[in-house]
Amino acid sequence: MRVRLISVGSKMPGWVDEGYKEYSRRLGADLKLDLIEIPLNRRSKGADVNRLQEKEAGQMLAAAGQGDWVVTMEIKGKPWSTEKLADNMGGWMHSGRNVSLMVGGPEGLHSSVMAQADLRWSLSPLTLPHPLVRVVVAEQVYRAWSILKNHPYHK
Ligand SMILES: C[S@@+](CC[C@H](N)C(=O)[O-])C[C@H]1O[C@@H](n2cnc3c(N)ncnc32)[C@H](O)[C@@H]1O
Repeated sequence: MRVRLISVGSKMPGWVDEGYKEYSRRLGADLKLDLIEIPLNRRSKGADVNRLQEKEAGQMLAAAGQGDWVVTMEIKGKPWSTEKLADNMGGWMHSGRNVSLMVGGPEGLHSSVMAQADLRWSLSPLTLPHPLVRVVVAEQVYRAWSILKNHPYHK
């Protein structure tokens, strides 16, 4: 199965890139986690932020695979345990469909992306910075995969 992590923002600090790579590279051949970065347009003074967000949202939706499960990362989404994530992941694998996980930029996800959500996943009630979200998601995807594989990483 392929999981696309479609995330607004690029040119991350080294610790973000390293953290993401650390977990994504541990996954086995049956689960490929691909990061797709959507460049954040500059929010200069007087910019029409809604229009910029709309443009980024269009790029996010275009990056999702046809027929993918669309999972939006939302503070007000459903708070899944890692076991619940593993359960969902097992279901997605059985369905034969790939997954697109959507992470918004500084203002959050545009309504056009939220409208496409099959599921909404909350990591916590805290507002996390979007660079950190991709690292936590990669670690949780790896942890959930290790549950499905009976790998000792998840204790
Ligand atoms: C800095 S946050 C955006 C904050 C924005 N004010 C909002 O309410 O969504 C950037 C993105 O990170 C993701 N994110 C941040 N905290 C999260 C959390 N606790 N659970 C899930 N996703 C989160 C969401 O996709 C969000 O659009």
